[in-house]
Amino acid sequence: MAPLDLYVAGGIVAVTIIGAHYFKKQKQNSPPWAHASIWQTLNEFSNYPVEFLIKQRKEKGDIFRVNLLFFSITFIIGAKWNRWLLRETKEEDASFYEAVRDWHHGLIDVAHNFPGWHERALKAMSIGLNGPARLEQMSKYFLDIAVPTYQSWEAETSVPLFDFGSELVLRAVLTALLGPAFVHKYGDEVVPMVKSFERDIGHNLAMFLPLWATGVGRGLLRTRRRWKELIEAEVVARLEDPTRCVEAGDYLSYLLTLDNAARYMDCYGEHIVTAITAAHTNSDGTFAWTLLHLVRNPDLLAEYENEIRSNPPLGGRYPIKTMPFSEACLRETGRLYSNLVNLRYVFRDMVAPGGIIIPKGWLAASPLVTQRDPELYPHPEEWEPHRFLSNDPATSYASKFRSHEFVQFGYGRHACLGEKLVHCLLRETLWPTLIDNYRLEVVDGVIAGEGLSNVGVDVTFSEGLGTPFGEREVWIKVTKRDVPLSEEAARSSV
Ligand code: HEM
Repeated sequence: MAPLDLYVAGGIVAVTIIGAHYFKKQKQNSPPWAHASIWQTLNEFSNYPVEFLIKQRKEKGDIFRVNLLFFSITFIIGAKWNRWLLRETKEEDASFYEAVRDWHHGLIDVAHNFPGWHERALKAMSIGLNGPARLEQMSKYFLDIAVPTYQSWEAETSVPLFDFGSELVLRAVLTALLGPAFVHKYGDEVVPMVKSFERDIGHNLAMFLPLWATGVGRGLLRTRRRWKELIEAEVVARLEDPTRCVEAGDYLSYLLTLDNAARYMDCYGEHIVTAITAAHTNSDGTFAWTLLHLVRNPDLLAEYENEIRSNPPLGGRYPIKTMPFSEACLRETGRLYSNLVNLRYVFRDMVAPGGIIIPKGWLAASPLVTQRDPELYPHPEEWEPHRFLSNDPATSYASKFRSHEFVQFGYGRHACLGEKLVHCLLRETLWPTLIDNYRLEVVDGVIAGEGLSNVGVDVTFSEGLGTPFGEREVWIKVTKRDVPLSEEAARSSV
C-alpha cells in the first residue's frame, strides 16, 4: 500500500470510530445492537461471521444490528425473515439493485441508471440462460473445457483444488456468457483480471475510500476500462455480422439478437462483468467443497460413484434427472457454505412485521445462519447429503424450500437466474466427468479434525465474494482410471 493510502485510511478510521460511537443510539422499536464491543465485533464478524451471528441470535433474537465501524447492518435470521425479505419486501423499500450498485462502488453506474436496462437484462437472462437448447449448447462448452483441463491436472503431481477449481469454473462460465472464440482469444488476459476484480471489490480500501485514492481502487478502475474496451469491441464485431449471433449459443450473442441492441452499448460491459461474478463466485466454492467432502468420506464417494456407474453419459452429458444423489450433494454444500448474506439497501426507515423499525441503510438476511439451526437440521455441522433425499413431507428439499428454511438459490423477485445452469455445469458435466474418469486423492493441506464434518480445513470468509474457500489450499492428486466407472458394466459383459 502506498504511504498516502495509509494516511488517508488512518484519518478515515479515526473519524469513523468517533462518529460511529457518537451516533450509535438506540431508536425506539428499532432492533437491538449486537452484544459485543466494536473491536470484538470487527474481529469476530470478519473472521468467524457465522459463529458470531449464531451467538448474537441466541442473545438478541432474530433481529439485531451489527456495528461494523464504517457502517452497520441490520440482520434478520430465520425462515420467517427469509420469507419477508425475499418475497414480501418491495424493491423500492429494500433494494437489491441499490445494494449491488453500492457494493460495486460506482463501477456499474451506467447500466444501473440506463432507462429500461434492468427489465431488459432480467428478461434476457431468464431466457438466454435457461432455454433447453441453450443449456444443451452450454453443456457442450463445459465439456470442451473440462476434458483438457482434467488431462492437464493429471499431468501434474498434484493440483490446488480451490484455485484450479475456481479457474476451471471461471473459464466455463466465461465461455457460456461470451462464447469459446472470445475465451480462446482473451482467456489468459481476462481470467486473472476477473479473479482480482472479485477479490478487490470487497477490499476495505475500495469500500471506504474513493477508488482513485488507493492502489486497489485504481486497479478496479483499470479493470473496468479494459473490460469495457474488450466487450464493446466484441459487441461491435458481432453487430456488424449478425449471423454470428444467431448461430452462436453463448449468452452475449443471444443478448445482441434482441431489438435495438446497439442502443444499450454502454451497458454490456458492466452487465457481463456482474453476470460473470454472479455465475462464478458461488459455483467455484460449491465445486471444490463438494469434491473435498466426497473424497474425505469414502462411503459417500462410493455412493456417487455408483450413481455414475448406473447413469452413463449421453454425448458427454450425464442424465441428472436420474441422479438424485448429486443433487443432494449440491444442496448440502449450499446449506453449509453459501449465502452468508442476502443484502438489501433500505432507502428510509421501514416498518417490519411486529412493528419493528428497520433503519435506513444495510439490511441482510443470513440464510447460512438459518441453515445451521439444529432445530431445522439435526447435526447441522455434518455434511450429510442424505438429509436432502428424504421423501418425508416435513423434511424433504421441496418442503424446506417452500417454508424458506433453505433458499440456496434465493426466492421470489431476485431468485437466481442461473440455477439451471449450475445443475448443467456441476452435476451434468464437471463433477461426473472428473469422478467417472479419474481417482482423486488428497495429498496435502488437510488436518484431521479440522473443518466441518472433518473435511480437514476450516472455511474462511475473509476474502472474496460468494461461497468461501478453505482457509488454506488443499492439494489433490488426479489419476486416470483404466476404465471409466460408467463403462465398467459394458466392458465386463464383453
Ligand atoms: C452454486 C451456484 C450459485 C448459487 C448458490 C447462487 C445463489 C444465488 C442467490 C442466493 C441469489 C439471490 C440473491 C439475493 O436475493 O440477494 C442469486 C441471484 C442471482 N444469480 Fe445466482 N447463484 C449461483 C450461480 C449462478 C449462476 C451460474 C448464474 C449465471 C449467470 C447466476 C446468476 C444470478 C443472477 C443474475 C442473480 C440476480 C437476479 C436478479 O437480478 O434479480 N447465479 N444467486
